[in-house]
Amino acid sequence: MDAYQNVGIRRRMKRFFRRDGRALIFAMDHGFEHGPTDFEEHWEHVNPRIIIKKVMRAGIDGVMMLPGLARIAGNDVKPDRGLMIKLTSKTNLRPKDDQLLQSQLGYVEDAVKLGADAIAATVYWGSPQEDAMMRQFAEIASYAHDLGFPVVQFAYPRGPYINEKYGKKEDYRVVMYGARAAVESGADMIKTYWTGSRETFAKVVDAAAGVPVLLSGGAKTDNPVDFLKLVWDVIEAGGAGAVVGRNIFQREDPEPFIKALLRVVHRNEDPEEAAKAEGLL
Ligand SMILES: O=C(COP(=O)(O)O)[C@@H](O)[C@H](O)[C@H](O)COP(=O)(O)O
Repeated sequence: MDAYQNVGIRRRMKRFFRRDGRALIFAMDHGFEHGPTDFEEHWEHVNPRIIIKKVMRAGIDGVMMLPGLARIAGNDVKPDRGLMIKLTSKTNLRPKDDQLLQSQLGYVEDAVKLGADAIAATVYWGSPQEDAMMRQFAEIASYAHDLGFPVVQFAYPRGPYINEKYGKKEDYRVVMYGARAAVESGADMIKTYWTGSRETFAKVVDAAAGVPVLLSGGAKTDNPVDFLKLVWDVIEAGGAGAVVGRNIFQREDPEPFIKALLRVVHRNEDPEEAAKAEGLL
């Protein structure tokens, strides 16, 4: 017989991933990690309850937030969608060098109390503070797994040595390394950077050895179809979907855009066709 925890982990994974094994998740930790200026383009979206209602209506599969925001808007995440609570973060207000560390700002118990379906933490692989984040992740993952919660690692290569050795943090060799390190440290889902091509992203997916790899959205593209094409490439490369923030909340009307993204992620629709079907073209 299965251990109780394994049943819990599998059931909770299904709140994010549909039968096709893919998910589109809305990210809203920007008020903390980047600052509220990220919302200035469409200021009403600084209110988590307003944007969460919109993403729910559009049919998003899950939402990722920090604990305090989940206290305000976690209840607006429908019970059949995934709620991912992230327990580590940093502000952009810290001295630059200290921004290579994500600190713990909440505990597994907090996520459980908030009704989380998955628990997330970041590791900046290659950072001078890598050791602290590895330990933090190990503690969170071990306890969360004991309680039957899947654990998500935001596996981001970052730091001076990465730049020196690979030139940029999006080099597929180092993104692949981070994804593999996430797997070997016990992650059940991985969120990471785009590597620039389907071929290289497919290698990241291979290195993850069956653990689902989600794209970390990145800055808003002016043309919505460009972002749909990026997500299409992720899917074609074997990626499991995307965790998207700015490309959603920095658009005036995020609902048709999310619906088009869902067409690409779950129906393998061509990005231009998906955009046309939702009135974006
Ligand atoms: O990982 C994050 C920040 O990464 P960053 O330090 O900006 O590279 C999160 O704040 C976001 O949740 C993540 O980037 C997804 O949001 P978008 O990138 O799609 O806005």
